[in-house]
Amino acid sequence: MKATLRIDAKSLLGEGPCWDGKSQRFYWVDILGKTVHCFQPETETTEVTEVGDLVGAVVVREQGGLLVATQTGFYTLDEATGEAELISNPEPELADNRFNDGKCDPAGRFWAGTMDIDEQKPSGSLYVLHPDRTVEQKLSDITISNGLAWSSDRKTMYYIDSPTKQVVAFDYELATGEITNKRVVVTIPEGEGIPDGMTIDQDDMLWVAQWGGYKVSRWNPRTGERIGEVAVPAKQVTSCCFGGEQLDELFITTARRGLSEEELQRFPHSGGVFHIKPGVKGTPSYSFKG
Ligand SMILES: O=C(O)[C@H](O)[C@@H](O)[C@H](O)[C@H](O)CO
Ligand SMILES: [Zn+2]
Repeated sequence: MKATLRIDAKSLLGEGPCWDGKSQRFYWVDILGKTVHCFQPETETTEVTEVGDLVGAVVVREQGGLLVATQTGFYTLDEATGEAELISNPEPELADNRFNDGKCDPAGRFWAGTMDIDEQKPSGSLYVLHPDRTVEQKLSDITISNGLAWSSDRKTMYYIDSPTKQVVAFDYELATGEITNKRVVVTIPEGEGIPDGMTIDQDDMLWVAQWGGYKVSRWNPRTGERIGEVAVPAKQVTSCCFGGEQLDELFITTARRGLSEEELQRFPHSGGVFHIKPGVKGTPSYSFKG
């Protein structure tokens, strides 16, 4: 299977894809470009909102508007005006950290993790922002906080700290957001880059983007086996999510960062959004209930 170019965005560090089923729009961020992007398939147009801060993730709020996680905390964002309002900054003392990937869980909480901007120290944490706007630190000693996904029975949460090259699972409690009983379910083989963002399909299989690996792979978290691959004509594959009216289209974000002149020439659409109809349906992106 091969993905094709959908949006020639040339993002420096495209990330945090999210499909809004209500408006049938596709959102993603360019972390280093400090922008939030909204693509409308109907009109083939993209609206860009300047955030003015390194922005790791964007999700839609149930009541309207957006929620972003940036270098300086959680903010609501008004797409029309670009106005951002601080909700909370859980790491005011960690100036070298920024928020990276984030996503809402099926209960409408927002999970997002931080990382050292230079990717050296395990100074990151995974946080959850509850709809009542309280923040909880869930994990610490994280190096590059990345992919998140929840199983269809809402009893398991999957998570990636990229340099570990592993996807781990936790028992997850829908009512409280409690996570316990960490175990490794997938290991990315040597020479295939590192796992970055991920999503989960209707069969509870994980789709994991491989940074430096030119692909997204489909994994069975119960056996640890790879059961499919989507080749992407870009080296730095950052994340993916399902979208489209039927949730049968996989959107894949990529980056231009860290590529040589020669690699950019060979893969000129690096930083674009790619897509494929992989023949399996996905799960919806959840919105924030606060
Ligand atoms: O895509 C992301 O999640 C990060 O923002 C990136 O910075 C990469 O993961 C990292 O650079 C890999 O080394
Ligand atoms: Zn990522």
